[in-house]
Amino acid sequence: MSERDTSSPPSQLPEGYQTDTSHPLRSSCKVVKVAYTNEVTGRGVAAVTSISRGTLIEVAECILVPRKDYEDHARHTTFQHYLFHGQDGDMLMALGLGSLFNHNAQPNLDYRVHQPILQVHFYASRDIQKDEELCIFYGGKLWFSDPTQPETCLDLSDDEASFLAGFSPETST
Ligand SMILES: C[S@@+](CC[C@H](N)C(=O)[O-])C[C@H]1O[C@@H](n2cnc3c(N)ncnc32)[C@H](O)[C@@H]1O
Repeated sequence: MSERDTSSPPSQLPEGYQTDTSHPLRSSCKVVKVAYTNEVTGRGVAAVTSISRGTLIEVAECILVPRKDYEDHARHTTFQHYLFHGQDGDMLMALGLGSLFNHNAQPNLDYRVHQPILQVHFYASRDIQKDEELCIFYGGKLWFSDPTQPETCLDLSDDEASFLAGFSPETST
């Protein structure tokens, strides 16, 4: 990777964030700011158009985090909250929009982890309206308070429940 030129200021971003419509799937969704998370700049992903149930909306390329790296390092960092379960304790970090889907108890996206090809595929699990936020289900034990699901069990311990995809989704080849 070449060194970044820091002599000139970054080009100004418009309100919200820029949509990368060059990606064929990504033309159906964009990154937006959300107010309900506890992050300084909370982001989420919203539909740009209506999306039909079953549509593949994102293919996230992933970085493999081998089990040992996860246990010795990643699980003790912020990255813990951005990882998907792979096989045998391996984890995957989804690039692109894959790491920006927030949690909802009634998600409108389903996903499948394909470890051999290092991809996570995200599908619309129901018909989705334009401007709806696109969310996945992280599992029953959350490490943050979710305003849409106040009765959820908060798990702030540093254990296996405390990362994205707190349940094991169907992992396929
Ligand atoms: C995979 S990231 C999602 C993208 C994140 N909003 C961002 O801007 O980097 C997971 C983090 O988003 C926040 N988050 C996701 N869903 C949430 C929800 N329903 N309520 C509150 N915070 C949420 C939590 O801070 C969590 O650790």
